[in-house]
Amino acid sequence: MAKVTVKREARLLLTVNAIRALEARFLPHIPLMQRAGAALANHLRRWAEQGHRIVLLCGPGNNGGDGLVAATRLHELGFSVTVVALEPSERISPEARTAWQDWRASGGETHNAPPPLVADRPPVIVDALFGIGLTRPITGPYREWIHWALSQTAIRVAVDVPSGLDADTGMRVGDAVFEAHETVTFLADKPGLHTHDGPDVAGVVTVYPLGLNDEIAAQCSQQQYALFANEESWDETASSAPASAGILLDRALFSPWLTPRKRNVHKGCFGHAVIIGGASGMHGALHLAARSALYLGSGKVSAITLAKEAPRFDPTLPEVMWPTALPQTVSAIAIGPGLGQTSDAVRWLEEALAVSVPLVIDADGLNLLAQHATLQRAVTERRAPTVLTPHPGEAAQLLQTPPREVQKNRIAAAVAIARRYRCVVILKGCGSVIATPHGHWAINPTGHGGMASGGMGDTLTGILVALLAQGWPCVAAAAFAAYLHGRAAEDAAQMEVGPVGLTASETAAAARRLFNRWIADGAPRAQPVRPLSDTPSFP
Ligand SMILES: NC(=O)C1=CN([C@@H]2O[C@H](COP(=O)(O)OP(=O)(O)OC[C@H]3O[C@@H](n4cnc5c(N)ncnc54)[C@H](OP(=O)(O)O)[C@@H]3O)[C@@H](O)[C@H]2O)[C@@H](O)CC1
Ligand SMILES: [K+]
Repeated sequence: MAKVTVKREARLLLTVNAIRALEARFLPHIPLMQRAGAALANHLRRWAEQGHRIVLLCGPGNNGGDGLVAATRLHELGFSVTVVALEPSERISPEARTAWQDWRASGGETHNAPPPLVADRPPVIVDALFGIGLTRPITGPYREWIHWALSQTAIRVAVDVPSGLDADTGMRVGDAVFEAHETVTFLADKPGLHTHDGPDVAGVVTVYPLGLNDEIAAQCSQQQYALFANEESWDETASSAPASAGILLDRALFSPWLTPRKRNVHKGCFGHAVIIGGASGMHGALHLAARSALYLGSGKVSAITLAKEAPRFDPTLPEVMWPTALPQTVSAIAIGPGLGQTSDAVRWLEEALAVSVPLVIDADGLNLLAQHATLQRAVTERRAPTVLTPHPGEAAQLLQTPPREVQKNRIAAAVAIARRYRCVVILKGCGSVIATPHGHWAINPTGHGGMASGGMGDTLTGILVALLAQGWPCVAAAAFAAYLHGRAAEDAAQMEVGPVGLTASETAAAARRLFNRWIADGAPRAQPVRPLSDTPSFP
């Protein structure tokens, strides 16, 4: 069976509803549990071969069934396997019943509580308690087993979804959550493994499509198409709910736009990005955004500062122009970094909204938008694309809901903002969600905790407005900006710049480096021409 290893390669994210729809189509003709258990056994085998004891915690549903199928296979191969499970109820599925029968027939032993573990090597504790069928906080013995697993020195592997994690939202459900080093997931990847608490709980994710590779690949390309292709048609009535499938961002998605520059070009070919913000005491935010826009290749960058006392020239950024009014030749505008919430700020936002070029609204620009109905009307009536880049607190204001409601379902919140304001949204935070008014969405897997520092959002805004100024389509620009921003932070950390203490300025420099490297990597190379002196002489 073909194996797809993700963090970066497998890109389809299916919600529980979408997985259930697949299940209904393929069961009982395709023995999904047998395939899942076989894939899991194969995955665990390398540890068994190295002498690690395999302990499987098996739950009452089909997630437990997957664990039992794997246990049976490993046991039959002669490996030492410990199964911890309660007696199955009458209501178990036919597939799980077969898995139980096979496990018993193989002569395997079942414990009703985790046994003491004494071994030279750390055991592998496998969580096959609950998967996509989790409906409530875990209590009773299963809760105790999870706490026991967390207290052991062990390699922790979750099956399909770590128990206690919501597969759709990445929310912890209750206080018993199996924090895994890795998660082996079936059919397709799940959004909850990549946003909110998901990345911390799931660890490294490996996807086994269980032989349905073509089906999954077809759905994946449909989702990619839907995400990037509907920009032209936002006037049409949007669907009311988030799509049941999305994609996990990956560099390969952006290769159409990562092309080298021609040589016969001038600065006018790469747009003019204008950034508005930098009120008194918040000049740094504007500065960071302007610098990032320069680094990402905007032909010209202008910064409009709201601070009356600010000089009209910044010696640390001599390439940036500091006009007092919007220039005639603007290609894209970003408003918000250090903008403040004064009447002056409102006036600038009104002005920016009225210009028919791509517009990024960030930070205080979002706070103002949330407060003023006239601005909200103006944003929904814009003909040119708009990108909103809220963090969860700003998203909550835009939706007039508490921040925890946003975090409870980040995909739904991002789509709700996109629909309400008829714009593209980057909902920031762990696993940023990119959403469109049509309900299409993607999750960005890049980045790390070192990015939780002042100025990172301003850098993202600068990257994004530079891409828009250079003519990137809006959704692609938003998705790529988020992806590149996170990868830049990862790249910096690999060079021992962070993760802790990584600054927004360093992230901008790393983004420039990566952007150019990726363009160079994708560029076709001419064959070197043999020098004339080597040319054989004719007789
Ligand atoms: N879909 C596919 O194509 C494939 C699916 N496969 C596998 O099946 C898994 C889904 O199986 P599933 O539907 O049986 O759900 P699962 O997660 O085992 O739990 C449900 C059980 O737990 C119960 N329950 C729930 N919460 C509880 C709690 N807090 N505390 C206590 N009980 C709780 C709930 O009962 P109830 O809510 O009725 O009380 C029910 O009995 C999926 O993740 C994957 O591993 C693979 O085999 C191959 C392909
Ligand atoms: K699990």
